[in-house]
Amino acid sequence: MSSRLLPNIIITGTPGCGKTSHASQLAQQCPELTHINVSEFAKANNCIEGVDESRDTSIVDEDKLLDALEPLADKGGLIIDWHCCEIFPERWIDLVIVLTCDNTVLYDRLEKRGYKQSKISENVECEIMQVLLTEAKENYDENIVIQLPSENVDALDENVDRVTQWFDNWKSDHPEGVSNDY
Ligand SMILES: Nc1ncnc2c1ncn2[C@@H]1O[C@H](COP(=O)(O)OP(=O)(O)OP(=O)(O)O)[C@@H](O)[C@H]1O
Repeated sequence: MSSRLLPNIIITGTPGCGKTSHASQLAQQCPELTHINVSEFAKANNCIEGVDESRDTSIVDEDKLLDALEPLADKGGLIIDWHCCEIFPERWIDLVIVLTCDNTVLYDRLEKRGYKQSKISENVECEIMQVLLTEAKENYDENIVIQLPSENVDALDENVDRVTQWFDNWKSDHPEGVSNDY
C-alpha cells in the first residue's frame, strides 16, 4: 500500500479561461507543488496519437498519458492543468478547480490568440453550456469540486490565495498523507 503526502489538484475549464495562468502562479506560491501542463507533458512523453485537423489540436493517447502520469500522481503534489478532467482516476484527485469566465471576456481572449471563428464559437458555447463544470461534478465527489471565476487579475490573485490556504489546511489535516489505494 502506498500513500501520498501531498494532494493532487486538477485545474480545468474551457480553453482561455486561465488554467495555465492559475497553475503557474499557484506553483510559484507553493513550491512543493508541480505544474503539469498536460498538453506539453503529453508531447514530451510521446503520448500523442494524431492530429485533429478540424480543431487544429493534437489528439492525446489517454492510456499512455495515464501510465506516464501515474508514478508522479502516486507521489502527489501535482497541479494538473487540462481542458478535460474525467480521465483522471478519482483516487488520484483531492481537489478539482473549474475556472469559469464571462463569455465576452473569453471571446476577446481567444480572438487575441488568433483562433479561427469556428474554434472561438465552439469554445464560447462550451463555456455557456458549463460543459467542464458538469463533467467535473459528474466524475468527482461534489465536495471536492469548486468553481472559481477568472475574468481579471484580481480574481486570479484571490483564487490562488484561496487554493494556497486550502493546500496548507490539507497538509495540516493529513499529517500522514492519504492512501493511493481505495
Ligand atoms: N484571471 C485572468 N485575468 C486576466 N487575464 C487572464 C486571466 N486568466 C487568463 N488570462 C489571460 O487569458 C489568456 C489565456 O490564459 P491561459 O493560457 O492561462 O488559459 P488556459 O485556460 O490555460 O488556456 P488553454 O486551455 O488554451 O491552455 C492569457 O493571455 C492570460 O494572460
